[in-house]
Amino acid sequence: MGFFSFIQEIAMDLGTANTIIISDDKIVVDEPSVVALDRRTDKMIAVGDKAKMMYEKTNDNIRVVRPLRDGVIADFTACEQMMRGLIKMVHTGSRLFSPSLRMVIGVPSGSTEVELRAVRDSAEHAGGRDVYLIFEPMAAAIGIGIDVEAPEGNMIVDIGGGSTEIAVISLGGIVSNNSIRTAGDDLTDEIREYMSKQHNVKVSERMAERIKIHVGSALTDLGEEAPEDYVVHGPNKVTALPMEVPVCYQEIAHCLDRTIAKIENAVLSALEKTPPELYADIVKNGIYLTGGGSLLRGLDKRLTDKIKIPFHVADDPLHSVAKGTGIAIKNVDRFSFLMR
Ligand SMILES: Nc1ncnc2c1ncn2[C@@H]1O[C@H](COP(=O)(O)OP(=O)(O)OP(=O)(O)O)[C@@H](O)[C@H]1O
Repeated sequence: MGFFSFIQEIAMDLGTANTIIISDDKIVVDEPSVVALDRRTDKMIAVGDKAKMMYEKTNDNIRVVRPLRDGVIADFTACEQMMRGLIKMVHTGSRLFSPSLRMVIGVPSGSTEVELRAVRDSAEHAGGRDVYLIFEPMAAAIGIGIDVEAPEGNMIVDIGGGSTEIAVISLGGIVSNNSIRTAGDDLTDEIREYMSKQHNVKVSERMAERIKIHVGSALTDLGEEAPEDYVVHGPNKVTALPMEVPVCYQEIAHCLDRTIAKIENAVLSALEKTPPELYADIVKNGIYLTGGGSLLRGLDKRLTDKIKIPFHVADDPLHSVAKGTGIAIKNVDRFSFLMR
């Protein structure tokens, strides 16, 4: 067998909560950003869903890590191991040589030079040869199908796990951006705290996220879209006896109110900084909501009512950034000015 090498192109949305990889226009990996490592050797034991199942259930020999916090890499070793593990999932079938990888990775637009360097280094150590970085709001806009090169202002609000990014895009560039480290994970934390304070029940991070998905709401009146109460099981935080607590969406809406207000205020302050011509375009086009956090019930309506500009939730908000990075990698030459 002779030597041969081929270039494989992969696009990655490296998120705080989920990492998605697109190759040949298809989503080939869609896994939680979690890795399980041997505590002594740092060897990878599991990655993605398998590692998430171990989360909050490990013994002393295993460390289960979410390597990203607040949208940026918090644990470098773990991040590299995770990227390596997830990239391996792309290489199905038996190949003698691992391909040379060209990668486009979505990164938060508020990243510092040091943070960008860290993502690039991790990607190179995980096997990337040509590594391009694209800012997530730009990738999200491309993924949603917005003509990012048009002389027209569009606002994207991407509510992920660790950060909310608000960006105004026009003529192929980010005109202004506002990134806050308040997003979906903070909503989960609020629920966890609330359950403990209000109901004396101890819940795990995963259970709190389930509550958010089942009965999370940005409004105290959802009308016909109201979900049924959700029954939470967990230990009493004082007596440790098992409890069963039914939770309704109205109380969760109250508990999430303050954190949602922070996101609202960030959108308002981004609008304040937007030049008038672009502002007019945004009022006409509406504001695009994306990221998993935009799936919270009633959020689009709450923002529309408060800000008086229509908010549209993207079709597949968990995948907009990944889709955009997938399009960018197919058009590296055309979009080179969007990448670094
Ligand atoms: N149905 C839902 N309702 C409310 N929140 C949801 C829902 N589904 C997912 N989420 C939340 O969306 C967040 C993850 O979104 P996403 O995958 O876009 O983030 P990410 O890209 O990994 O994070 P970041 O952009 O901050 O790095 C999590 O906080 C998750 O709990």
